[in-house]
Amino acid sequence: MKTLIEFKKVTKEYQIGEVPIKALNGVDFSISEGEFVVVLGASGAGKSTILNILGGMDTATSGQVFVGGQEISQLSEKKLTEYRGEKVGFVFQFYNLIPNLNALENVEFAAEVCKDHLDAQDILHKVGLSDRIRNFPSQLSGGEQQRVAIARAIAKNPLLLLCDEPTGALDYVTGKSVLKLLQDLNTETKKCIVLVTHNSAIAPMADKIIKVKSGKIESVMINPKKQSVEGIEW
Ligand SMILES: Nc1ncnc2c1ncn2[C@@H]1O[C@H](COP(=O)(O)OP(=O)(O)OP(=O)(O)O)[C@@H](O)[C@H]1O
Repeated sequence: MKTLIEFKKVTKEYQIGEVPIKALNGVDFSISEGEFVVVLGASGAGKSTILNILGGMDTATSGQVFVGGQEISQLSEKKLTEYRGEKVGFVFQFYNLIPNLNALENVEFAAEVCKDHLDAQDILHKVGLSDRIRNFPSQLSGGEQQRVAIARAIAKNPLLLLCDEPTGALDYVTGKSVLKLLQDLNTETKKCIVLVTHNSAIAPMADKIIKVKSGKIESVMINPKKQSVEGIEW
C-alpha cells in the first residue's frame, strides 16, 4: 500500500528555563494509506507531541515529516494553517463543540470552509444521529457529543483523522461504541485514522501499533489479525 505519512529523525525540544526537555528524540515511522494506527505509550511518552506535529498544530525542532507527499515540516505558517484546515480532521478527549450551535450547525460550520466537504446531514446520519441533528450540545450525552465531533472532523473530508484519547471522558460501553464507529468509518471510507491512547487493551483493533517510550519509538507492529472492537474486552 502507498505510504501516506513519514516521520524521519523527528525531534521536539521544549526549553523550560535552563533545562531543555526532549519530548521526541529521533522518531522514525511510516503509515500507509487507509491504515488504522494506534499510538500507545505511558503518560509523558510523547504521544500527543507526535499527533500535534502530524496535525500541523506544532512543529518539529528537527527532522522531516511528510504527509501525502508534502513535506509539512518545511511549510510556512500560512501553508501549515491551510494544511491543518483542509487535510486534517481532529477528535479530542473533550468534544469542543460550539454550545450555541446545534449538532447540524456545528458540523456545517467546520465543513463549509473546506473545498471538498461532505454533506453534514449525511455524515450525522452515518454516525447514528439522524434524529438529534437539531439538538444543542447541552441536550446530548457525552457519547453523542463525541459522535458530533467525529462527524465534524469527517465532514471536512480530510486526508487523515487524528484522535487524541477520544474515549477518555466516556464510560466503558459508550467508549466502545465510539471506537466501533471509528473502526467502521475506517473500513468503509478507507480514511487513515491515527488514534493516541494509553490503553494498550485496544491495540488489537488496529492495523499497526506504534509504541512510544520516553520520546522514542519502542516498537512498530503490524497486526495481521485485526479484531473488531466488539470482540475486545478491557
Ligand atoms: N508545551 C510544552 N512545554 C514543555 N514541555 C512539554 C510541552 N508539551 C509537552 N511537554 C513535555 O513533553 C513530553 C511529552 O509530552 P506529551 O504530551 O507528548 O506526552 P503524552 O504521551 O501525550 O502524555 P499524556 O498521555 O499524559 O497526554 C512530556 O515530558 C511533557 O511534559
